[in-house]
Amino acid sequence: MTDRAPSRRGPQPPAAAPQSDAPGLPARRLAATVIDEVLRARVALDETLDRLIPPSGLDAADAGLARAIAVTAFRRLGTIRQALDERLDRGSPRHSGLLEPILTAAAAQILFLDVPDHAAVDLAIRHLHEDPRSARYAALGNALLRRVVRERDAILAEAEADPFRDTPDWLAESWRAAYGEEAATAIALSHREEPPLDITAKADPALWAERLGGILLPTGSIRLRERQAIATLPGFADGAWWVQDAAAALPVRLISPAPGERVADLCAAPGGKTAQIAAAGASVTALDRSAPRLRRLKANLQRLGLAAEVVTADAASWQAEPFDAVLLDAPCSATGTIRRHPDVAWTKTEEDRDRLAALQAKLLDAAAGLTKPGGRLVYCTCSLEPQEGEAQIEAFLARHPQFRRAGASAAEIGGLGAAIDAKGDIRTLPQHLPGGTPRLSGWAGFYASRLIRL
Ligand SMILES: C[S@@+](CC[C@H](N)C(=O)[O-])C[C@H]1O[C@@H](n2cnc3c(N)ncnc32)[C@H](O)[C@@H]1O
Repeated sequence: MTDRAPSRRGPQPPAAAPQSDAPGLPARRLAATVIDEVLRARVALDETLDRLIPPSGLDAADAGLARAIAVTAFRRLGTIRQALDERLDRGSPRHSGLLEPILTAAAAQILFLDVPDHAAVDLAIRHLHEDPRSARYAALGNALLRRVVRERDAILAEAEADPFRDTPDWLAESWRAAYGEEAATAIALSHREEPPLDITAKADPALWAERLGGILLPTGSIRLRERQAIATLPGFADGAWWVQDAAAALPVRLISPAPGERVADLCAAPGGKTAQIAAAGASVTALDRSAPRLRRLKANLQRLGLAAEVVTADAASWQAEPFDAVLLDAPCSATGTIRRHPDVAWTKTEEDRDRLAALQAKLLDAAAGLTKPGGRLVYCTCSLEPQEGEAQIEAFLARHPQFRRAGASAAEIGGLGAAIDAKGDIRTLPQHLPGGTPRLSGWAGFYASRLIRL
């Protein structure tokens, strides 16, 4: 090698080892790549997995392992990062390629998954050797991961004693301010558990609960007892039901669409709420600005045998004859879905929340103009942040005196009065709806408010 100044991106990497064909390594390679992409590009974990798994050629078992490693890494990222950082005497090296995601994936396996320690460590070291920028850190990685194995009990005990270890500070502070210390702690702890799987039946939920061996929730959703391959369950191919978090099914209950009514669903894709409105017999216009997401909506409605007028447009500027009811399920930081999408905690920022809150205000103003006198406007977000919920509606009512709030009653949501706040809006928290075991408990954090145009 000739003498050259180090590149601006750091020292020149040594030659990487050729790719090994060790069993189990392809799943780890994919998991580390996914973790790296999600953190660097701040793209959704599910989308990244769906994009990268098919071309990887992994079989179902390896794809499942890659998914489990990546999801667990994000669910426990605070614990994993602290465990690694505290054991790196000189801090995390810069310009180290895939070092961080490879170590994160390995620590997720060692600390939280039922994987032999030697497989987690050895495959991570092979992977480090393959990556030109991290190969030089293979010995460091090896020593570090072996320490994590040895000190696992202490790491887990420390994490257990610190409910907010897997929650970024800005979110912990936001939840403390909005809900108090006890509720904020319960929110943070609920995110450590896998969420339940809920479905909405097109009709006759009691019958479908029985057929699927699920639990009929008071709100009418069905909670499945086991994790199962959805597409193989009775009723899926026939379009009898769709997957929808029980809390996400509440906003349409506030609309209570009647047969023959015209209802606009302004941020509709992928169509869970459109399907509820159509199943109630209303004539629904499903609008979204994302054409790819609307393709998913159309496919979902087709499977369910439900109809909607589908419009690709920006809801902020779309014009139409005013509707009997308008649903605005606005784009938001989605912090109410962290239990189902743990990457959200690490990819969304306060700046995102504020930018989205400004967009929500604009969309609400447009939705107001699409609601006819006497009509209902239901606004909802899957966010735990008051800026995207309670504060948004307070500001809207101040800007639009021709609207008044029509609070929800417990009877409208299966008697669950605890999910209705003092003003009559729906505010669900992830720790509501206890179900015996963590897997059968909780729902997404949602906010929904019903307004009437005078
Ligand atoms: C929370 S998701 C909607 C989920 C959907 N209502 C359901 O229940 O399946 C928000 C949606 O808003 C759409 N969106 C964001 N900005 C928009 C805009 N300016 N106009 C229309 N749709 C928009 C996004 O493409 C996304 O599909």
